[in-house]
Amino acid sequence: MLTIYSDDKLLKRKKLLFDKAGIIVNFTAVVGGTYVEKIVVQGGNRLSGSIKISGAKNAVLPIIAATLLATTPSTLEEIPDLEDVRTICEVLGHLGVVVTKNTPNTLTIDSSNIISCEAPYELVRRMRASFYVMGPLLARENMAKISLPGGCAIGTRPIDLHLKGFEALGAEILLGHGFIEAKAPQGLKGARIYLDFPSVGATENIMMAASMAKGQTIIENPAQEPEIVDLANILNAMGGRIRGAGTNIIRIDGVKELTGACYAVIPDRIEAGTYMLAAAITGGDLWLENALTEHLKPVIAKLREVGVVIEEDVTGVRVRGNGPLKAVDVKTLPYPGFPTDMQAQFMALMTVAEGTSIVTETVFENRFMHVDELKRMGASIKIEGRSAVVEGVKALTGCQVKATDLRAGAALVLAGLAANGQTEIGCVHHIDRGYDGLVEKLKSVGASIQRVGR
Ligand SMILES: CC(=O)N[C@H]1[C@@H](OP(=O)(O)OP(=O)(O)OC[C@H]2O[C@@H](n3ccc(=O)[nH]c3=O)[C@H](O)[C@@H]2O)O[C@H](CO)[C@@H](O)[C@@H]1O
Ligand SMILES: C=C(OP(=O)(O)O)C(=O)O
Repeated sequence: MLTIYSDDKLLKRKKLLFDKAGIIVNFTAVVGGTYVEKIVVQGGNRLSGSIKISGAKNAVLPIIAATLLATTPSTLEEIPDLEDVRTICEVLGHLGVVVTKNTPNTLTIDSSNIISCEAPYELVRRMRASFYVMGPLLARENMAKISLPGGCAIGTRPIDLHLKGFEALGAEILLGHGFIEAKAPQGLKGARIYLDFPSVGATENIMMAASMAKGQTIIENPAQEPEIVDLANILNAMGGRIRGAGTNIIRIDGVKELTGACYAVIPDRIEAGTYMLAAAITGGDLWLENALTEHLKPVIAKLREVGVVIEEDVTGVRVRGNGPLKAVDVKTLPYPGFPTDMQAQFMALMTVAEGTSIVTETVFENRFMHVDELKRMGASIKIEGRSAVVEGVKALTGCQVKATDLRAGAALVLAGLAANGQTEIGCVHHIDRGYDGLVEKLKSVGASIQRVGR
């Protein structure tokens, strides 16, 4: 049966939850659980101007979870306006934490009074990163009960490495009725933990748990992403003792108590990378203020191979399209390799490059959902195992497509910017999870783009 919620009714439901957390949200119309909003792009405009890069989604989510460890309030700056940020705040609100939005980009989070250690299915289902509260809850309250996150469009995404880490720290793990319960009545104890794969989430969850464990924890083969370093930095600012984040071995000396800190989140390298590709695909000229080129090395290297001109600066990066785009191969890898979160967008660029490129995905087993949508726009792509063989075409043609996940959505926006005619992208709630003001930012540099259906 089709259920149509009015904006009003939804706003009321959502406001109730958010009043508890003390933050304000807006919410959009839903038809039978599917958002009816669309992003409509008229292709062909050359983009030019300046875009400011927001704080990083993948840094801010674990950082917000980390504030659960502090007995006094934390103030976080450079908070991007994202649905995922609202969701993690809602999870914290559910645990009794008071989240206050001071300015559009600043939050104060007071975790002095935790009233629950349980994250329900409704919240974890919406965003896998809700699972990040398990490490801090275990460390601070010696227990946590979190709904199993389940798979998603880009893969099965197990959490075995998180759980292996918690067990090594002395937690007992119970699975049942769709929940994971972890208990450490005697508290956590430092341990040596080797990760079979440098999982970002497992590294972060274990770091948070270990920050208040008794003794030293060593994480071998951890993820080395900039977001890991950002999390270690705030934990250290809260009184933690973490060394080696960003390298292949992290040492954590547990402390008895952590207190609130004031911290500014790093700029979003994936948002920056996406706008770099927007400049490239439209033959445009964009200045991306705030982008940290240090975090963008693999994307910059690949774009230079494609023939795009890139000028790096300490305050940002300038990206200029420079004639035809050359097809190049790309393979995703954990940092400092080419990010899987840029794979779909890069594939969109390759659909209009001269020649054939091979795009190989090694991080997730099923991150090619955008391929069929790009093909609807006239792209020539064949999937062969973990690779996509992309033969560049002269032009894409606008049509109706749907965002199957966050980065797939961004890829379709990029394709739409370059396509002949109009592209209508549905399921934009995926894009809202991770792009702060995408439509407004692109419009400000000359894109013909709008959101309809609000
Ligand atoms: C909120 C956030 O930061 N999300 C990012 C994070 O996701 P996330 O932290 O979920 O990604 P992981 O690094 O954990 O996953 C990488 C691979 O490891 C596998 N795995 C992971 C954990 C585990 O316990 N067992 C296991 O097998 C996953 O299925 C996947 O194939 O890193 C990914 C890889 O850079 C990015 O695409 C996501 O944008
Ligand atoms: C896959 C992503 O995010 P998440 O891990 O939150 O699903 C992403 O940011 O591209």
